[in-house]
Amino acid sequence: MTLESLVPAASAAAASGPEHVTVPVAYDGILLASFGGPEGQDDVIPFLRNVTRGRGIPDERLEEVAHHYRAFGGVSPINAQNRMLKAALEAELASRDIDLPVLWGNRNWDPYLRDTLRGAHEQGHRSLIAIATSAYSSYSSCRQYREDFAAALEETGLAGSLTIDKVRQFFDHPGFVQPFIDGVFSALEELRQQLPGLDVTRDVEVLFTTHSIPSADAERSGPASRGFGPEGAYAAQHKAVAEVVMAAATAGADIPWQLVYQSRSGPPSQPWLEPDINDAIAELPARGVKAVVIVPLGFVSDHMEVLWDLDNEALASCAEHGLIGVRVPTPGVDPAYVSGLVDLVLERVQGTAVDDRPALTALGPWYDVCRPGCCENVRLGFKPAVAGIAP
Ligand SMILES: CC1=C(CCC(=O)O)c2cc3nc(cc4[nH]c(cc5[nH]c(cc1n2)c(C)c5CCC(=O)O)c(CCC(=O)O)c4C)C(CCC(=O)O)=C3C
Ligand SMILES: [Fe+2]
Repeated sequence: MTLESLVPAASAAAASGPEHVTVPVAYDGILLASFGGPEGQDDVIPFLRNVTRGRGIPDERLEEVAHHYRAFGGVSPINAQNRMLKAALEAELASRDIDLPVLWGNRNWDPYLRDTLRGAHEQGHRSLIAIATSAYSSYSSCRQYREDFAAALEETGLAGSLTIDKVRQFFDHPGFVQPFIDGVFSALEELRQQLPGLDVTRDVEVLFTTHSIPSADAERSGPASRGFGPEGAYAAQHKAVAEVVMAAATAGADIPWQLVYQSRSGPPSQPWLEPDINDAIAELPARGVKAVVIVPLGFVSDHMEVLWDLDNEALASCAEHGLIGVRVPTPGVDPAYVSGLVDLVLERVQGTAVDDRPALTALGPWYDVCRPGCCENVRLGFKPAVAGIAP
């Protein structure tokens, strides 16, 4: 496929544009945008200062949250994951004859978004389509990326000469969901082999886990015309995807499951989404549960939250309560996920009609252009953002 035949369009996020962009757009590069993480002990505190910028948290407090990174030699797994994802995307694009380079930039660590954008513009890029490594709607997983794109364009003086659009939140895209279906299926097989006579409808509980967020952020996740209830689009999207995974992976067996949360931070006085995964695990033995399948539904790859908060803490909670625990893999560079991300770019390059876009839940396909008020943060206040309609 060649991209030359396509008309160069103005930014798909044109101020009054529709929520789905169904005209072809001649993007000239893919921006793989991620969180970033430290790569050695000396990086840890500067990285945490970046993450918590503007919130006035003293270094002594940061050292307290640094211990996960310290235990891994100061190295987050996230950058290695993104290097692998970039290479996998490049291979997938090449195999489909799609001539779009993948440029990687992070919000909180090198390579920083601003440097990636500066380099992209110097190389002649003018119109990028971003893939953020984050599947759901919330301030941290959607709007903060869009704000940081706007800030990086402003900082580099490139606002107006480089546009950044963003693929839709992909929580219910088959490429993202399939690895979880495969993972739950395999985990149940593994438990059946490990525990002969296991009755999965009685002895097993599936815990879908995601990053907790402040309840105030959850309530304001998704578009301003919300209607998703007090936990917002964030929880609604996770629950809808969990239902799809259960239906597909269990062949109709009625296995109990719930959505739980992990990695809470912030002051105890501030309400965050609950229950915490460890509290949920502690309740299970009283109900006769023997084994737990932990599904990291909120994570696209093996972040520190997966390696520490799940593989270390949550599996230890299982052991403490006499439960067998199995953790399902994250999508990582699963071929279904990688090819799904390329499909998400192509639907924008081709201007695919909404009805032809794959979505496994009734909530999708999600918006290409964020609605006014989408995923606002009431604590941090209004900041300009790309790829959305201003209020
Ligand atoms: C929803 C969500 C995602 C998923 C979406 C996405 O992927 O973007 C995510 C990802 C990540 N969060 C990460 C790390 C951190 N998050 C922090 C703080 C926070 N995260 C929050 C939410 C989320 N975070 C929130 C509401 C806060 C409190 C700040 C506030 O009050 O607004 C802090 C500060 C220390 C602390 O507070 O614990 C750190 C170090 C890493 C890197 C991990 C690695 O190195 O592998 C990744 C991928
Ligand atoms: Fe976080």
